[in-house]
Amino acid sequence: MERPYLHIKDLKINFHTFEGVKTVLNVDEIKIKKGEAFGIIGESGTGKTVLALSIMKLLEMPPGEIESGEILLDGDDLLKKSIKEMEREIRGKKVSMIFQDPMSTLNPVYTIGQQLINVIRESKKCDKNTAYTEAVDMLNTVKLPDAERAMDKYPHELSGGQRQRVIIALALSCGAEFLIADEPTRNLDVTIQAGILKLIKELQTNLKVTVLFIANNPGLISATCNDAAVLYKGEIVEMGTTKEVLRNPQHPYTFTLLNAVPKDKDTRIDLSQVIPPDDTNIIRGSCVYYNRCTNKIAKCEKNQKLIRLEGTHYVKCGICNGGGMNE
Ligand SMILES: Nc1ncnc2c1ncn2[C@@H]1O[C@H](COP(=O)(O)OP(=O)(O)OP(=O)(O)O)[C@@H](O)[C@H]1O
Repeated sequence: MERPYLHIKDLKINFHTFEGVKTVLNVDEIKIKKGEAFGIIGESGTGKTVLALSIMKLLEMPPGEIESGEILLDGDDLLKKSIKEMEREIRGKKVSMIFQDPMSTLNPVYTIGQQLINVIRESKKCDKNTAYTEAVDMLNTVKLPDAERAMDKYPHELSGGQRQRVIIALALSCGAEFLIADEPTRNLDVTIQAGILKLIKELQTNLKVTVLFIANNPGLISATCNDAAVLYKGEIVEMGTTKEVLRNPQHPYTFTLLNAVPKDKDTRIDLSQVIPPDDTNIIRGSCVYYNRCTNKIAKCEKNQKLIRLEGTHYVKCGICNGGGMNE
């Protein structure tokens, strides 16, 4: 069987807070094949960004702490790498991250061209003219209108969607083969959002870029990702092909999440409008969704394992795992 490009195993991450140690991520397994797009969905605070930052080794430690696990990129455990090795070999080289706010990545005092040329010259060790031509090509690849003129513009002179395209161009310019997109369309209006989603899909299909796409709204991953996982309180509660998870959801949390999807893809899901939030610590050893689940049965008091239902469809639920939804 083909080795996954990204293979996360038994990853447990804690934060040391004034209230004590809080586990924010407890992921059994995620496998992403090379050139595929994998979506992570979940409401706010479920650990999506912590997961992305841990792959880049950008989590602040302390207060963060990796209790256990492996993050294998092409077979190489990133958690065993030093920060220097991450900077030299991985970040912005093999893996690039696109954040919600492109302005946090772009330097406001340099033109788009200067920023792209610097990145290309550093990664390819080429002369300025070659880097210029490549920068314009890259802006055309990400379909930035009027690429040559955009080279002389400063980030504030571009729209939000254009800036996000520049970020993607920067990521690809240094040869990244794996993009982590953390809600890249947040704060963009619906039509601009659709353009960015289409671009990410094209990069994955045409350039075989591997993508980890993080979204609050499941509607955003349906057209972009092959596979998807639903994260709740740091745990994967359902996983499979995007079709299996979104069209045939089995976990009660996935049901609730999908029923709460607003019509506008740019509106964030607020589940507290549908079911009361669970701010309590989970009951020790119970299913992670126990406090909020309206279908729970006796066996849900025990910790649940991610069980394969059929094909590639996995679920972590006492009811689905032999109990029956209405029992
Ligand atoms: N530096 C920190 N110290 C303590 N707790 C933290 C820290 N950073 C994140 N957390 C906690 O980790 C949990 C997961 O946060 P994370 O930002 O990954 O959520 P998210 O799913 O990305 O949310 P959103 O959709 O709002 O971006 C939250 O409970 C958050 O409060």
